[in-house]
Amino acid sequence: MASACLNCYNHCFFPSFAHDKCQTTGTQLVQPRSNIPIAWMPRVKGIDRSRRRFGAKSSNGSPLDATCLGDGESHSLPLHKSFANLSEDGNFHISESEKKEPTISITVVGASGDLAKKKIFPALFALFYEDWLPQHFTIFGYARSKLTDEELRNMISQTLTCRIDKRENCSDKMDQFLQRCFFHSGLYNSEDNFSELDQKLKEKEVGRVSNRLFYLSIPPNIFVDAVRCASRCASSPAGWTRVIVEKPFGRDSESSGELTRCLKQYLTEDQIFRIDHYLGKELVENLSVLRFSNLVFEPLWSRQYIRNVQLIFSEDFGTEGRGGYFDNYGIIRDIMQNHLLQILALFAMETPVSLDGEDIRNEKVKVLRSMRVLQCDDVITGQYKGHKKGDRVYPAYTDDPTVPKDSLTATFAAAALFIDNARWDGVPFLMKAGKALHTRRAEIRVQFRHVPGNLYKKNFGCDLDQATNELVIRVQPDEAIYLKVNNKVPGLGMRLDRSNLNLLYSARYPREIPDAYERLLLDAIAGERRLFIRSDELDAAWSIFTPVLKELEGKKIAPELYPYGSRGPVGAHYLAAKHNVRWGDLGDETS
Ligand SMILES: NC(=O)C1=CN([C@@H]2O[C@H](COP(=O)(O)OP(=O)(O)OC[C@H]3O[C@@H](n4cnc5c(N)ncnc54)[C@H](OP(=O)(O)O)[C@@H]3O)[C@@H](O)[C@H]2O)C=CC1
Ligand SMILES: O=C1O[C@H](COP(=O)(O)O)[C@@H](O)[C@H](O)[C@H]1O
Repeated sequence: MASACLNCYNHCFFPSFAHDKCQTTGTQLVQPRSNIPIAWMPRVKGIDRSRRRFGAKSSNGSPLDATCLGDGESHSLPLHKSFANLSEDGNFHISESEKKEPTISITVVGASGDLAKKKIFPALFALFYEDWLPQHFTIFGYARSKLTDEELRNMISQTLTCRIDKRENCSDKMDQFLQRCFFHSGLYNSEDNFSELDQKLKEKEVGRVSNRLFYLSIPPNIFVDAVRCASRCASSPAGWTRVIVEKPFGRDSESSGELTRCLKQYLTEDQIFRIDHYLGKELVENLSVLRFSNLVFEPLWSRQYIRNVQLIFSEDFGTEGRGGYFDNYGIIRDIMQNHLLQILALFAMETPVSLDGEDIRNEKVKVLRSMRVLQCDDVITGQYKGHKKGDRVYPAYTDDPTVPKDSLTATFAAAALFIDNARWDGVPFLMKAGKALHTRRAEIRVQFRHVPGNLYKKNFGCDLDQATNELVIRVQPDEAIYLKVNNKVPGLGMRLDRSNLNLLYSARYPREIPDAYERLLLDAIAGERRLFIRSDELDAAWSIFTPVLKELEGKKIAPELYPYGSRGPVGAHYLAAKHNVRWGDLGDETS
């Protein structure tokens, strides 16, 4: 049954895959064929906190439920004392009372890959360094590559220090961390290989109640195989089992629905953590705080005062090294349908009943379901072309050897979206996303309406647009929130200019901002689902974009070419003008 379903899923992703039949059992949890049960435990809500030795919390402030139930020692005691139990043969020996302390095993599936090296292992190390991980934990890398534990450690140690390297005791901490990292080589579709992994996990878990987290950092066509094998053969026997799934979650409504259906043959929705790393970014997290904890913003947050909202993503590099993946998806699927749309939903949602993950996701899904299906004439697409600047030659998208020479895949897109509800009726939400542009940036721009009957109209000169307020939430780089206000230029005359009330994070909070993956991993460990995508959110998100994607692809609409390193195609300006909008990032000297 599993492979039939997988074939169907592959068929949706890669039409060249043959599939005979696709049997599914709906969305109910299916008992695996093997005798090993799918074990999972919902988030432990009423856990006795007085028994916690280690007060780590999820990013929502709730305690980690993978922490040990111990003797009430404080956080300041050594967290990694269990190393004392490590004997020379690498095995742990622990007493009966220590066996009652739970442990967590984190398996990075696809450990030899780019994302694992670049983001996941460094994030795990940062959490370890900052004492956010539970006391007892083990990390396994799993991939087909034949690596020893030592080779995995060498490989990940190259990128481990990206955020922490200037900090105290970094190399000691790194050694301690690496001692907790192991590798198992296996195929993604082999239940035998996952059973071997299970044995190794059990050895490290030494009889403790173990919770298990699998991070699927692998190409999407093997998600379901890996989930089947992990669920059947390496689920935790007594603790919870959770799976973090990386995007892409399908490439349209149908393939996404199929992926969800296949995953739910082996996992419950509660076990699936669909990651959108933009939700883990500091300023995206702060959106709700800004809105709901300050009186000054929320009353203005509607069509009454806001003219338009702009969600802008740009990168100053191309698809270098990822052209093979990217060509099958394009920028609308890669950035807009997920990262920018998630930000939009958080930006536009009503006040949730509480900060509980389900309450927030309920509000987000309402926004998504109120959105108009995107129309083709509200989208423009672009693709970067090569060009030469001085001695430097910048490649075209189609120069990538993994991209077909005649590819029509968009590396840039701009779109106008609308939320047909009482709060946002008629307000354009403009999105712009592109690769190989002149700068790297992600930001939210909120342009407010004109002040009615403005007494100072004549002091602004002829450009009244320049006189409106604009709130900018710069997600990256140089995190900042600034508000453009009209101000009197000091002096005897009455000249006004537009200045910024500027909250620049590096000045106000001179500390490193954790990487998004750190927050998300911590939340997955804590069972906090607020920053992960629920399946109904995903369905609603795909419903907005699927028709236009089909139309663009069906009609083979050619993207407008723009030079590598430029500001993108001019079509983006026409689209904005059609909705009476001027992109705020043009000519903003703060940006
Ligand atoms: N890289 C990034 O910046 C981002 C990646 N993602 C997503 O994260 C996931 C992992 O990305 P990334 O690390 O770049 O992926 P990789 O292409 O590096 O693949 C990860 C590992 O999967 C195995 N693998 C690769 N191709 C195949 C294949 N055709 N069949 C079986 N195994 C294969 C390889 O391990 P081995 O051969 O050792 O088994 C590889 O090391 C993907 O879903 C991607 O879309 C999401 C956001 C950003
Ligand atoms: O998901 C993705 O995100 C990255 C950009 O992430 P950032 O945190 O570096 O801004 C993007 O490069 C990639 O194409 C996309 O798949």
